[in-house]
Amino acid sequence: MNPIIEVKNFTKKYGDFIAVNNISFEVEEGSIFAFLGPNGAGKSTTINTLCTIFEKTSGTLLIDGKDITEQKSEARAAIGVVFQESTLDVKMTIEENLKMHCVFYNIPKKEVEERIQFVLKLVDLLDERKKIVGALSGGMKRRVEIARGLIHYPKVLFLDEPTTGLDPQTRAHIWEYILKLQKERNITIFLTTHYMEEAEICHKVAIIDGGVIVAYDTPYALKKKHTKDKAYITTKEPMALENVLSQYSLSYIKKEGYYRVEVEYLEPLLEVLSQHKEHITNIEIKKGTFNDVFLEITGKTIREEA
Ligand SMILES: Nc1ncnc2c1ncn2[C@@H]1O[C@H](COP(=O)(O)OP(=O)(O)OP(=O)(O)O)[C@@H](O)[C@H]1O
Repeated sequence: MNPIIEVKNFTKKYGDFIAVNNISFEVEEGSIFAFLGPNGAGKSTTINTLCTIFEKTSGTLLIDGKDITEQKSEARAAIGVVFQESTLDVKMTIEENLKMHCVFYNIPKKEVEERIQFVLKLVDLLDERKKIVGALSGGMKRRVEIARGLIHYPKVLFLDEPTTGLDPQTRAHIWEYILKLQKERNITIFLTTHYMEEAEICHKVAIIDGGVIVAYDTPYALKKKHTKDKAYITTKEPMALENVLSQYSLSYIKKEGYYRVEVEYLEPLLEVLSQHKEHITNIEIKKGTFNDVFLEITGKTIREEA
């Protein structure tokens, strides 16, 4: 696979303060990459530098092989950005907003109509093009932002918390478009999110904390490494259950009314329990979550609903 984003030994200082400290990572072309971290970790600093908005202090940052400092305009041409705060002109129609963006990107006049049709089709807004942006729902506005971010046909789309503040159904729709872009158009998606279930469906995740990358892997590998599955067992014969668990070296925590057993692999535990089911009145299994991963790695929970 081909890395489309390459960050090598990137450092960013604000005065004497080191906000990002010598980080390196790559994003594969055509993948969905999640960049996570608690507040103040260095996410915005890294993204704004990659998007050529901030100047780096040191290191090498390449987008589609273009150095973001030496070849700023080529790097810019390869990226689309959707910020958390809407930057649409609410008094104009969808179409007018898109046309204005075509002017910013010097898109030849004869290509404008074709591009507007293409991007609005991607986010299912072709029939709404004449509507005033101010009258649209939050989810529709986000779709217009995504369409606008794509109008110059970038290879990488940066999405800063694309679904924050949207209701679950609209969030699911936005994800349909994100997956469509990645699958059908091979566009690389670089996103930040504080919804852990969204991070979980990305191909790769990097977690930044205190200006350094503290984890970088697939969600599956991170969950495997950093979480345990839990079984909550209820019994009417505590002594017998404790004996069984001890016999198989399964450590447990006795709680009021139930026992909690944490295991790396569920299968051996289930095997043991099935052999001794006469001692068990109820069992509930909880798989490790990506929230557990984040907590284990950073010691913090990612902030809840905005
Ligand atoms: N212009 C600035 N001058 C000085 N310090 C800054 C500046 N911008 C950011 N910082 C500091 O750099 C660190 C990283 O900030 P950054 O905004 O990159 O974090 P973040 O991970 O995006 O956080 P959040 O999730 O809160 O947006 C923080 O300690 C922040 O206070």
